[in-house]
Amino acid sequence: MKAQDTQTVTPENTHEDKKVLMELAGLGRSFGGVKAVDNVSMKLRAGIVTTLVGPNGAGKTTLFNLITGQLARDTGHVTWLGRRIDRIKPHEAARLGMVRSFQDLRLFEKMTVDENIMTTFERSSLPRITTPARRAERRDFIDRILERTALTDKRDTRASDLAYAERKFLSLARIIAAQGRLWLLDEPASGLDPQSYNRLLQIIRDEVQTGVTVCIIEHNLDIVVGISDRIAFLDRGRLLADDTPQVVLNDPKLASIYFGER
Ligand SMILES: Nc1ncnc2c1ncn2[C@@H]1O[C@H](COP(=O)(O)OP(=O)(O)OP(=O)(O)O)[C@@H](O)[C@H]1O
Repeated sequence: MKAQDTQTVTPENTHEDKKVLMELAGLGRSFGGVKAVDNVSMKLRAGIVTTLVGPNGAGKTTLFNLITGQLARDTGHVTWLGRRIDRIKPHEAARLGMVRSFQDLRLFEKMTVDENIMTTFERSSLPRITTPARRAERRDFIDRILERTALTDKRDTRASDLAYAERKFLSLARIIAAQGRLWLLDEPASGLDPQSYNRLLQIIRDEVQTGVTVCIIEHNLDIVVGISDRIAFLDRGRLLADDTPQVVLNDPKLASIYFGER
């Protein structure tokens, strides 16, 4: 792995001054004889972007599934703002403010772009809109999301008729609409052209500015370098590093694992 830019390690960029939003303690999950996630402990701090990297099959998606309750944990626990959240279900995780994307996007294919975004409000814990003024406010909010994701002209298009990049941005638009505190994004940039992924990075940076915490599974090292405050490196279910980009990207041992040279 080669860092394209470097940063100086200072007490500030160890991020220990930031509040811990979520802590994973000894998380584990096996499938048959395979330890997909093996005793992973780490902290996600408020307003920090952590990218989760590692070879195929390292356990990245499984870790997301353990966090949000899509999968039951064999071992370990998670705390959210200092409170333990055991046996959590996906809808409960969403209610707490964890929002996630999936590699297969999970859009409502027959619904329009607008409707796909609206379902986020119906399914979330956000307050029901009852007054015309609040309805107008929400409309403005959606218009702004459509603008940021470059979907304004597609608002009445069915999800199934969108181009690949537009589908990825619709998934992101739904995440913005959910107004969560933690974004868990599973390869949001895969298959995007440079202009699209620059837009994606800008959206993430803007959200982080407002205090959102982000954890991204990513294979594209340009994106990893462009967005990460921290990088967590998983291999065969084990967390081998959780550190600044400078430290992780310049570690020759991790590079040889990442590029399959071990
Ligand atoms: N539902 C499942 N049943 C059986 N094995 C599974 C299941 N889900 C994941 N695994 C196995 O667990 C390991 C970790 O898989 P996971 O998808 O979490 O890795 P990943 O790092 O996200 O990989 P990729 O980068 O290829 O998406 C792999 O060996 C995978 O085959």
